[in-house]
Amino acid sequence: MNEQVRAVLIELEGAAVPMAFVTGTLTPLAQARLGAFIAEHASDPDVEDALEETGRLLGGFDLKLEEAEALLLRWMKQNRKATPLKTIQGLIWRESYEAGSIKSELYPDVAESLRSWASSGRRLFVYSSNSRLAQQLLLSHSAAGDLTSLFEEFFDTSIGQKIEPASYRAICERLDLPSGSVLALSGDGEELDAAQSAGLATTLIAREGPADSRHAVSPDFASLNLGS
Ligand SMILES: CSCCC(=O)C(=O)COP(=O)(O)O
Ligand SMILES: [Mg+2]
Repeated sequence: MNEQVRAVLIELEGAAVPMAFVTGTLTPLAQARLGAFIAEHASDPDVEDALEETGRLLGGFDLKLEEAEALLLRWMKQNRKATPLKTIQGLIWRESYEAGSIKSELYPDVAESLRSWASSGRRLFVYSSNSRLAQQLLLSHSAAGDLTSLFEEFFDTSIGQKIEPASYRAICERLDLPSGSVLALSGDGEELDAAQSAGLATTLIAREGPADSRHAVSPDFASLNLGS
């Protein structure tokens, strides 16, 4: 492992968050609540902006609420990482986190690994397709406690998509760090290809078992050796 790792950029779903929590809890909750939520909050500025952006992404349409709902539901089924969809999902999840009706799930090694990396002086960042709000909610409502203070910044798709090298270049500029000193951890090889093209060090977190990859592979966070 690279001995110069000064920062670690983690994703959530796949590397830190089990898919089962996403497919069993988060996605069904967003699907079930979407229609009522946008009807109740259509004139809230963040929801209004997200609905306008949804119409723009479709090609500049002024969508009726039912049309927006149908489109956002379709994007959820297709697992589209569209920024306005992620914004609305985050707002829906906030209701349930704040009501105490859901708690987030992380893989068991995640919290301890993050704390140990932070205490060894590594700077920690999230880069996820989830909105910044959704990331912070997830990391503050885990059974392992509130982990948000371990992170310096939370990047979402407003900086670009995770499969685009330009997104990682923009992140490294924001961190003011040479790209080679930033280690990107993801469960998705295509995202790591983009990170590697931008010069970052990469490791595939293979939670589902041994994986054949162009990248270094680790079964979890705990087995990573970040060097001295
Ligand atoms: C908190 S995981 C929810 C899954 C999700 O909506 C997503 O966009 C994937 O997040 P990732 O961190 O893998 O980009
Ligand atoms: Mg992922």
